[in-house]
Amino acid sequence: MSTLELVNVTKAYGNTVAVDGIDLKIENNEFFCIFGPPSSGKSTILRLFLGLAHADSGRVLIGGRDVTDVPPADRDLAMVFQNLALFPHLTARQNMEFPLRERRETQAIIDARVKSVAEKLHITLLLEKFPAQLSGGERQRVAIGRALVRKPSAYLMDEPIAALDARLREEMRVELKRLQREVGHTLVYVTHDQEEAMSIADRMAIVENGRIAQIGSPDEIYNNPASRYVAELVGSPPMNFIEGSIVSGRFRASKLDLEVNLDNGLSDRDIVLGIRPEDLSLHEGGGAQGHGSNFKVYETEPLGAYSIVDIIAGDIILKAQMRGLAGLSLGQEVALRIEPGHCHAFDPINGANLLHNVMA
Ligand SMILES: Nc1ncnc2c1ncn2[C@@H]1O[C@H](COP(=O)(O)OP(=O)(O)OP(=O)(O)O)[C@@H](O)[C@H]1O
Repeated sequence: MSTLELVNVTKAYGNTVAVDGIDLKIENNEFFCIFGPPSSGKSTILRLFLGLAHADSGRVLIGGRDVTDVPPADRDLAMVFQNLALFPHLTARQNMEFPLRERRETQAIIDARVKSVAEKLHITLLLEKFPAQLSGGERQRVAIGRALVRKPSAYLMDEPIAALDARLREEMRVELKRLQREVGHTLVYVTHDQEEAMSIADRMAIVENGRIAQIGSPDEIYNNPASRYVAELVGSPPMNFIEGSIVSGRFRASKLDLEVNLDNGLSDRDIVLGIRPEDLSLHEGGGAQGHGSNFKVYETEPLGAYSIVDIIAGDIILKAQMRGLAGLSLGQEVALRIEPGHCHAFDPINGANLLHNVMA
């Protein structure tokens, strides 16, 4: 039930700057995801909060208290790692009791906490089993339960469900979200899975080479990405990018027969146009109804409720997402329609979103 804060923190390992002057404030009781590609610095941010890494410069605050030089054991945080380490010789119940026994809680408190957390995680019937008798998913629930029995300032989780299969991961993330709401604690969650971060977070930070590329709600990040880097990382299939320039309010692609009347106030310049697959629509036959008439269907991927259709012109492939079965055949000519209001414009050099609205 605490805020967690990094104030201008830098941490390097030799020549590698893992965290580069980060300012980050995680609010009380929020479900906060730290998301980014491998080696971007996500785990180092958690380790700085935990005290397992010491900041080279800057301050670390928990609940407003400066803990930069406070040892890990005195920071009152509970941690769940990807590689769960249950004690093999203890039952699930004994594993969950462990952190409370360490804190010399009374048996009555231990019993009550384990009972309540086991019920929330639906593991009551597993409590007398040993880790070797549990499935991977069950073991992970016990590991999460062991963190939840305590009532620390905040819970920190580093890819806690990455090792589970896809179906179980989906189930677990819904449960984690529900649990966090019920328990009402600050939860910091590191993941490299954009869908997981988008579905679970109240707010998220996108990390880029040891820096924060953007902080916001999943909705803000998806609809108003600060840069091409962020736009590329969230959303599946990813956003399409088309190089070109703006001339008198019209976008003209440089390597495609494609024009869009953007009318977004940008003056004449080179840009990279960004358009999400769901904002592209395809129409049979070429011709005047679309913005570009020389596309052909290259690949279709029917996924039940929707289909992904790859279209090609020259050596440029764009992805469109359509409801249901696309009803298009390979090689067929299609016209492309782009909703100008859904277009993003990025700087070709530094990737900044030229239309980015800074949210309050
Ligand atoms: N103990 C360490 N010693 C040396 N270099 C380290 C250490 N810990 C992290 N690094 C380096 O710091 C950078 C950031 O690592 P970090 O583990 O924070 O990234 P990450 O985003 O969590 O990556 P992943 O998703 O792969 O776990 C990487 O280049 C990594 O090699």
